[in-house]
Amino acid sequence: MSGPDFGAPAPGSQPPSATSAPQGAEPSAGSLPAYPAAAPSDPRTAQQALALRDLTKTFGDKVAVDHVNLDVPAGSFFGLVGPNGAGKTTTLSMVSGLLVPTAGRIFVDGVDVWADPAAAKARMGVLPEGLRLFERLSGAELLSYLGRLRGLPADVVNQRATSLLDVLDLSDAGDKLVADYSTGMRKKITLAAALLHSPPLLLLDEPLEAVDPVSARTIRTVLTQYRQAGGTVIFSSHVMALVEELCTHVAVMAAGRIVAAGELATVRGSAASLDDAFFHLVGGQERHTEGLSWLQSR
Ligand SMILES: Nc1ncnc2c1ncn2[C@@H]1O[C@H](COP(=O)(O)OP(=O)(O)OP(=O)(O)O)[C@@H](O)[C@H]1O
Repeated sequence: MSGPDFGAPAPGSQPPSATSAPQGAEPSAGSLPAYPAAAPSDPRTAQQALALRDLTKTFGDKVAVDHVNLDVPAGSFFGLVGPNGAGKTTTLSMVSGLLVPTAGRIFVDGVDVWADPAAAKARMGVLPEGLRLFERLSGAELLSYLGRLRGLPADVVNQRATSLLDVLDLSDAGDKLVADYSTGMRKKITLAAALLHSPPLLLLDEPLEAVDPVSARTIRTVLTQYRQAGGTVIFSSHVMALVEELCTHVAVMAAGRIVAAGELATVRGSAASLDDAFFHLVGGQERHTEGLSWLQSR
């Protein structure tokens, strides 16, 4: 198996540093650390792969993302977690340029996403929720098209596409139409497209959902290698064990707000696991299941 060529280290890559992310959040529960109240750092420095400032999105009366401030250190593996409907996808969609913010600013590698979208998008690879692909292209054609669209020379695209298809176990499906791909295969070909131009930042919405365990292991290795080469990975997930395994940093969202963010160990605090910390931070409650007693009546 040949490894993907991630090219030169990402511009502005730095070792992870403490994440400051001031926010008027509710106090954290129990023995967990209080949410950091540091002053916002300069969003244009090279130390921040991503900086959000007062980022807000409303849909009618619904405030999906509520004045979010967040700094993602360059070189970090950053997990974005939160209950269903917390605002993770809405946040990532605004960062990737798919959704117009109602208010606030977003800086990728110091570039204002909505002031200079082309420059910002050149710095990102995106695996969005609700994948929309060119269904009538084969996987290989899709990568070739997207690589050329990114301005890469044809021979570089071909070489990288071949490596990525091989590593992600899609070589045999390279000539198959994307329309005929399974859910997991679609996720993998989109991840390949996100990696193709070796961007300094990867934004991945639930990257391992629907991916088989062998491919999931490969993707974890690829992402770890990418980060070791200087890249920054931001991904949303509901799988706390995965976040604990991979992430250097984590942000917990609830009801459109960041309720905790920072280095993984700091956010976990004295809780036994990130899962326990998450439960307390988002005000989780055990559900009473007596009403389902009919399930045992057979
Ligand atoms: N296009 C839309 N129109 C109206 N409301 C929306 C729209 N998109 C998202 N929302 C609402 O915004 C809130 C945040 O949704 P979002 O998809 O960002 O949450 P999430 O944290 O990604 O959830 P999940 O973990 O379930 O994927 C939800 O209440 C959702 O119903």
